[in-house]
Amino acid sequence: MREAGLIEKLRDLGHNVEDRGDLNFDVFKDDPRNYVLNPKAVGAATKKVSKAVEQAVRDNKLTVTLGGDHSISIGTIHGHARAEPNLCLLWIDAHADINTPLTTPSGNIHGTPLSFLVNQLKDTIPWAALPSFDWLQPCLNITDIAFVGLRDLDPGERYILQKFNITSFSIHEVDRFGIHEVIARSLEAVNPKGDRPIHMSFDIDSVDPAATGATGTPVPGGLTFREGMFIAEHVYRTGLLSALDLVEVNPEVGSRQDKVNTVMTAVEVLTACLGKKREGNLLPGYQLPMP
Ligand SMILES: NC(=[NH2+])NCCC[C@H](N)C(=O)O
Ligand SMILES: [Mn+2]
Repeated sequence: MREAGLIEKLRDLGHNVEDRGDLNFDVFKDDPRNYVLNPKAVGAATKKVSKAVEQAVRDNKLTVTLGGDHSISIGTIHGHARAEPNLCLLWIDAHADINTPLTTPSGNIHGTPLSFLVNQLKDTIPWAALPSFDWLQPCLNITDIAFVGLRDLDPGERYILQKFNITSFSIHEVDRFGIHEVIARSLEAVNPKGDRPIHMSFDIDSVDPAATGATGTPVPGGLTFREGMFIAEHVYRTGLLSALDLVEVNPEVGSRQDKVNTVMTAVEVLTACLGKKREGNLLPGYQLPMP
């Protein structure tokens, strides 16, 4: 995404962009599956992410985190919530990523991040068996989350969404109501007075694999590129976006064309979240050239 010119494009929009660079994550040799895969590595990595995002938000920055595995959102949301405890969350994804370590069929932590963060699921997490997450405090009420784009849920996830009556718009509702209605109702549910900072976690696999083949767990029948862009533009217009994750871009999978399309989609969504308009942006001070 950097190589595709993301930072220059954001600067062209008038943003004062500070690239805080990559975080370096340690690999742990002795990291056997313990309910989940790679608990030590992910626990340590997400702790670093949390600290970095907390600091960036405290420095008054709209904070963008690029990934990579969606488990990073354990850290981004935790860090954001430390600085902005009143945040609400838009989770744009094919998956709900709210498996608990005991419901995950795969063991992949990227399918579980929300279960670690949600107050109401605190007692379902085997914390004592996962000491690498001992730094983490659940920080989110389940009613503070709205899901958009869902189309691949595991049984435990379906149960959790139903039990807590979570705001969620699957791709079925997107087809039924249209994307404008869906995103407006999502915001109305989690941010009715428009006074809460928004965290948007945008998984590139929410968008159809036609445009996003370079991702680990593609699911057919996703949001169109245009629906993804509409979400981004609509959220920008609220003026409340405080932190943004753009995740699950993996240029190592798929064809060369998949890689190009996926990175392009990610960069377009990111720039739209930060003010690029498809109708065109008026440059400040623009004057018509005269003959
Ligand atoms: N962020 C993602 N791509 N998540 C995919 C999760 C897939 C599946 N539900 C699992 O828990 O393993
Ligand atoms: Mn995800």
